Amino acid sequence: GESKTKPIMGIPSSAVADFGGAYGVHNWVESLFYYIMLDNRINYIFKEFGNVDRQIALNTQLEQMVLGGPNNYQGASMSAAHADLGITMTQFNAVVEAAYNACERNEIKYYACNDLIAALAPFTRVIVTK
Ligand code: HEM
Repeated sequence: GESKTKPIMGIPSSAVADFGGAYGVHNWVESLFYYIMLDNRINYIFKEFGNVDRQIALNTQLEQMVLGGPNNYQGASMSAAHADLGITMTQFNAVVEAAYNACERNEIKYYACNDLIAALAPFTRVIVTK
């Protein structure tokens, strides 16, 4: 069978490569924010409280880490970053939709996209506070 990364259950060791390496992860994050900012259900939250350039850089680090790549993450914890935003499950799911759209745009294989969604899923309970 496939070999798994050490610390992350269920994530294959090929996960970063499946995204096209570090560069591919960065391109995916750029597309993610493109789709987020097109979505009127959530874009106003990012316009008011976010900083897209900073978030693209930090998300590139975070997503590489959860895919089993190097841990260069320099941002806040997911609970600290989102605690005051009152994010609902509906808003969270809108970001997940943007994530799948970004995968499609970058021709990431569906199984590889699911690896990333699964790797980020454990953050749901600290991000969704409303
Ligand atoms: C698994 C899903 C998510 C991940 C991995 C994620 C990741 C991140 C990261 C890495 C940061 C930067 C932290 C820092 O500045 O140090 C951040 C900040 C932020 N996130 Fe998320 N996020 C997620 C879901 C959401 C959702 C659903 C929303 C809103 C609908 C959201 C809105 C924001 C905003 C507005 C900030 C900026 C907060 C600030 O600078 O004070 N995030 N997120």
